[in-house]
Amino acid sequence: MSTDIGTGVGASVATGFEERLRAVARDHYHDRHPFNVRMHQGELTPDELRRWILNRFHYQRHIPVKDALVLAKLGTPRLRRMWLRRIEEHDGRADGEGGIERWLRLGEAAGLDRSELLSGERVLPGVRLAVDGYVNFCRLRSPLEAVAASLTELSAPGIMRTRIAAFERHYRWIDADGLAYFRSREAQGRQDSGEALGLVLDWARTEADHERAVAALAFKCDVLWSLLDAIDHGDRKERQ
Ligand SMILES: O=C(O)c1cc(C(=O)O)c2c(n1)C(=O)C(=O)c1cc(C(=O)O)[nH]c1-2
Repeated sequence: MSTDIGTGVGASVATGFEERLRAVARDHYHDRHPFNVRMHQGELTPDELRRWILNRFHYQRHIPVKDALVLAKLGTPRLRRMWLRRIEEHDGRADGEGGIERWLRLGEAAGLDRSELLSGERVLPGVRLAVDGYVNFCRLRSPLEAVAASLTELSAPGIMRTRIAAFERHYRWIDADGLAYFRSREAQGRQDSGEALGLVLDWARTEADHERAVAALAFKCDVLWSLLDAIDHGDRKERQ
């Protein structure tokens, strides 16, 4: 497998494969998780929403770390530039910019101190394990598997729209400016997943490649699901 963008020869056998990828990203996505269902129906308490924001920050801040590991596996300037854009979207080009900053502002809009988010002290053990699992998967596996794992983002624009509508309707105590992260992710998720899908369809030439890519995407769905399981379960200390 070359990690350059190829001629698209693989595309001739890709249709069934692409449908399989799209089916996994749709049917196993975390929009169906009970915690997200409750979020979208407006049933979360302020404490539950703050717990989600705080723990999801642990995921957000590790996305550029995993993307740097993926970038290091890519063999051409063109591919590295493509992946570098992802890191810049999260980290920004200067202090005070980028997705991580926008997530910190979401936390502040919900009444969390940025120092509390940045300390990471209250991150739940299950969330740490899920995030470690994803970062290490991308560290250790092939470029095909690492890029295929990001294809959960095929479903991300949809969940962003649902989430923005839910926040505007049910959680008005969070200032609308705090939703900037979700608004920016709708277009970014579409671009990210479009590029990643092109690479996966191009690189996966054999049945074995197809199986590995589908398994990688299923694993990533499990990561997002486990993360929400941990958040849904909550903090031992909170329940004592
Ligand atoms: O809030 C969400 O539901 C959600 C889901 C996903 C996803 O589907 O993997 C990502 C994000 N958000 C996100 O904000 C993000 O930056 C992101 C990067 C990636 C990735 O795997 O590279 N997924 C996601």
